[in-house]
Amino acid sequence: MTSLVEEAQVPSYNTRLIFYPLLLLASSIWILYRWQQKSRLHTLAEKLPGPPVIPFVGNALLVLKKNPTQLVEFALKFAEQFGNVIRIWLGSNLIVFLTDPNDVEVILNSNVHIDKSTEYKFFKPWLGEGLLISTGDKWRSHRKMIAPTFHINILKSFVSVFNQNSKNVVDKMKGEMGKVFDVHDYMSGVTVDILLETAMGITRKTQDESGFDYAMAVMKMCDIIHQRQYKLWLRFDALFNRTSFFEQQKKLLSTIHGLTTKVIKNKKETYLENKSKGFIPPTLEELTKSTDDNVLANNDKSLSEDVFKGYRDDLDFNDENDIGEKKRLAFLDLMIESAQNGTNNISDEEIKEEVDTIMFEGHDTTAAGSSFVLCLLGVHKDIQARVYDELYEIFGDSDRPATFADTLRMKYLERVILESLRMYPPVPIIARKLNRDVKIATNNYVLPAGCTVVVGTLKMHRNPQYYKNPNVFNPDNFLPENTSSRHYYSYIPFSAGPRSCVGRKYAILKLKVLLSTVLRNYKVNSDVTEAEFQLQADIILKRTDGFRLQIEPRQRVPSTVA
Ligand code: HEM
Repeated sequence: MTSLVEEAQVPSYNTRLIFYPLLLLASSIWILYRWQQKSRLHTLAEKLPGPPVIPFVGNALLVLKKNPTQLVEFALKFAEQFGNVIRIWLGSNLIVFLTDPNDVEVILNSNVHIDKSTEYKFFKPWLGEGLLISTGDKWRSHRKMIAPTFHINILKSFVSVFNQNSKNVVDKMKGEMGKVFDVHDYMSGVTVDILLETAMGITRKTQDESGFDYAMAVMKMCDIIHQRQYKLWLRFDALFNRTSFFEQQKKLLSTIHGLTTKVIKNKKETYLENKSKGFIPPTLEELTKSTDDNVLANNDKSLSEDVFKGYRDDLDFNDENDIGEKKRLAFLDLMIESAQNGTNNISDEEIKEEVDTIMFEGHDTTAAGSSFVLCLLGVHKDIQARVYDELYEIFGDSDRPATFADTLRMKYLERVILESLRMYPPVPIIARKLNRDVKIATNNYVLPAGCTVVVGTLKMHRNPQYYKNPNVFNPDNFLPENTSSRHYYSYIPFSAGPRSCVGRKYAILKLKVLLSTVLRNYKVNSDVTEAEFQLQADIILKRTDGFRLQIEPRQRVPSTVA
């Protein structure tokens, strides 16, 4: 009996030993939770529309186990349900989604809300403190230094690089004739080649590390970063560093950084060697100086200059003169030159970060952008015929490369590109961290400091208030009469305001040369309808089903004859 009592007493003693600390822990967690509920972040967040919240987890379960395609469908449905302002909690992180251009303008047009959200920190091992993620004075001074390297005079000197590489990809695509193939592979390859030449000044012939390996490494890195953004546990370095992703990331970064570091080292050595021999390249100021004789007439300017004029950024289209082929300098050369001549105070490490950033930002975005255009033209044959007729008017049946002046005449192609970027914006969301409370236009809601604001470009671009049939591909949405009275912030594929895309003009120019070259050589066809495109929520918008395309040789005659 005694032993029984003793036996009975032992568990009761043990239970108390566990029960009281547990009770204490649970009460502390509850008090912490209630205290959090009363915090300013929670008080203001409670006023915003959004789904019910589960303590501690927030709304994280909503995205759990959803694949990237389901995530896009889910986000679009969610926006239908809750409207233009939606609040969700991922654990203790408050995220507010905005899709009203008036609200978006408040954030993007500000010189204060320029900090990127914490999600961008996953780029850090790759891009360091490059332009995309840096903030404060560093971002300001580097933006001031880098924006002029995208001056139209510099871009004009790249037209021959765009032409040569476009011609190369047309030749490579010949092998796909008659088959269904993924055109993104080709667009990605040619984009990397063009970037290597225009950003780093190296061609396939001069590089000993394959551009394809580099492109693959960039794509895989994007995938890892994307997983970290929506898989809650991967957000914590301590957990991430124990997964196989971490090891993969290390290998990929060694491919990516290996190339950029080597190129910078070689370039700097060449610069110093040339300098010692008295060869000094032209400065950025010399290259971007305008001459009155060469200023383009207003009606010669490209359409997108009007579309984007409300952005209030620092990319000036006004002065145009031709600096000529011989003076072509890659962005890297310009940065090395300005660091060496003392115009800019930038270290080798910082130059590497900026080159990596340009290589990342300039690559996947334009590869996806051009692939969407080709697939859309494969679906909308009437629109493709109009694009070709315009090209025929410019080039006839000749095979000559495009000039900068030709690109200004590609007005319909430009509308097609702009419309494709509306329906399928390569950067489907933009995120900012708020360091101050902000009052937005919708219901005078106040978004609290500390929250992340996500601008849902994909959703905003399909708002029936601004586009008559928002889900119909219609390049006429960009006829001047339709764009002139539209809210500037209802169309932001390149973001807008002080942190807008620095490569916007480069991208439009390159897309025109590349796409016109492909379309002058091939008729394109899609074996699926647009409704069957499966969109993938990624850092860059893509298709899960691949960018399926078929090509056939183009008869160089107007569509009415063909
Ligand atoms: C169709 C092509 C492109 C699209 C749709 C696009 C879109 C964007 C967007 C939306 C942003 C803002 C991102 C954010 O705030 O999170 C951005 C930033 C940026 N883009 Fe692009 N981009 C394109 C092409 C390019 C190209 C070709 C380059 C360079 C060669 C480039 C370089 C940059 C850089 C450096 C930034 C950071 C700017 C800053 O924060 O000051 N982009 N881009």
